[in-house]
Amino acid sequence: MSAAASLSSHEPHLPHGVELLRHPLLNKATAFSEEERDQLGLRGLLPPRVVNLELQVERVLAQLRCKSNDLEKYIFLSALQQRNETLFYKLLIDHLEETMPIIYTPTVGQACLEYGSILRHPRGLWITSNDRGRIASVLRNWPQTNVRVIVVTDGERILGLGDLGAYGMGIPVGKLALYSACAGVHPSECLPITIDVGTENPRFLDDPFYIGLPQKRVRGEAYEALMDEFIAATQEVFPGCLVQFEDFANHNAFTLLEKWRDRICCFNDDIQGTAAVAVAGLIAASKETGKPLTDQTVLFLGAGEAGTGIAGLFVRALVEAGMSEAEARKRCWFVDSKGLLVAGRDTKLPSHKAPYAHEAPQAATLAEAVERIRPTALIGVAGIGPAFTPEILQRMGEYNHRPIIFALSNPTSKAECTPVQAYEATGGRAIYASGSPFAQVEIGGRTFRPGQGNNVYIFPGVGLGVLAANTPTVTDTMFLAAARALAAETTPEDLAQGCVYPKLTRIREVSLKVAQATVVEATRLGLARNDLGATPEDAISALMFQPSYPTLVTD
Ligand SMILES: O=C([O-])CC(=O)C(=O)O
Ligand SMILES: [Mg+2]
Repeated sequence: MSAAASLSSHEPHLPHGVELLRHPLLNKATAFSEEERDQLGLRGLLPPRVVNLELQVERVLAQLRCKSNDLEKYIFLSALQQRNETLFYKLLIDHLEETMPIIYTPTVGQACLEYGSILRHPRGLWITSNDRGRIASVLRNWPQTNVRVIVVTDGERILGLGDLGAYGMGIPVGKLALYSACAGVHPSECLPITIDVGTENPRFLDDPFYIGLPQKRVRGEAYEALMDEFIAATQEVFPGCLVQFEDFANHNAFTLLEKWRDRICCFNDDIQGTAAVAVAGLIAASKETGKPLTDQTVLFLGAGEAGTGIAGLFVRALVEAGMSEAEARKRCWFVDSKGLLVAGRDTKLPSHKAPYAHEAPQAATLAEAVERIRPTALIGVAGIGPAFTPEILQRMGEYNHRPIIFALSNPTSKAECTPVQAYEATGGRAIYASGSPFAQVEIGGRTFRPGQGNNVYIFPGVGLGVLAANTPTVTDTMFLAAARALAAETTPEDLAQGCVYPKLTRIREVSLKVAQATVVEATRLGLARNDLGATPEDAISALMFQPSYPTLVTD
């Protein structure tokens, strides 16, 4: 939707004067024309020179580059988002490779750690365990009435950084900025929410400056009742809105998804979004190695949301390729905190792990497990930092001509290995991807461009597709379709540089393809309540928000 369209439909009353300058969706700052300054009570409130959006982008970019560190850049961009969203999104879209690592991983991780001291102007809604019985009225305090997508966290597992309680808000805020920047969902339709039920983080509980509820987490029935009320309230206040669960700890993540996935339009990004991006990476890597997907064996480090989510979607892809489900599951192996997951190892396994406890001898360490399983792909999703040692990487290189090494934990400090480590240990043969961005690498006269295997390639596009088709639910088959669409966007040039993902600079185009695949799958399933016609791509593209200034007055 264009800014002009949103203006007429969402802003029946056009504010004047200072009120207009304080309205981030309408503010143009120095780009208000002479006529607008006259007719909208702005004369004298702005410096005289009238400039255009392009020049404003150059100016804020120069200011951004002057900041002494990334956290300062984050603070600067947050302030820009707060005062002029058109300029914020234009800057993001035109300079995504430079700005995404600031508003998203890795800097957003640092921002969350220090959220209490960097927060200048609160963004999003905090809903707490004290809000039982009044959640719908809290949602009604949000100034926009046209919300179509909510990203919600309870802050218990923020990236690989653990329990950050109310400071987790940086994640929904960042994810939703990417909905608008990468897939053109209108900013006014996006609502970031943090459910604050307390924190187990001792650093915060002892800190008088902590901004969240200073209490241990509410758990059990009280937590469930709060979340039930929350979900019901989202559908009451914003009927049919998409709810993206983000960075919940394992138990709640799986429970919430199972409870709601067939009842409302929702998905869990860490389980399903990460799964799709990783499976897309495996599909593209298979093309590059010449080894079909059905010949791949994956060893995961970490058996939580991301690991078992990826395995589940990988199994689905193998089954579609003709393999039996039991056989497909045996292509997935897990190392968790107790070593290799094998049958009989645990008295009681959570249901997400149980399908992958295969009959095999124990292995205590990742290194032993690599020797035993001899996987074609090693995927790190444990959030424990550097765990793919040079020895492990060398072994992968001995067993495979082109070993697949995905170090997907975020932020950068939690990556299982760096691209340099992967390439050096394998003589440049590794097919490497990471969750957080790494610069390109020169080794032995060759340039490698490591791919960013991050769910940003998936959730904005799937979200856009789901909103465009107005589906009542989101299915795993939509994520598999999204993964295939993403893999199809990786070009031979990308692969030649060692990159299994398309360039980030193409993200809007790629998100559109992902959205289209989502819509086609929704239509196939009879879940598309909007008919987007024979060429959904054009219809979806027409819905995408482009940051530009509407003319606010007639001359
Ligand atoms: O936020 C990211 O960069 C990817 C993600 O969902 C996570 O690590 O939890
Ligand atoms: Mg996440």
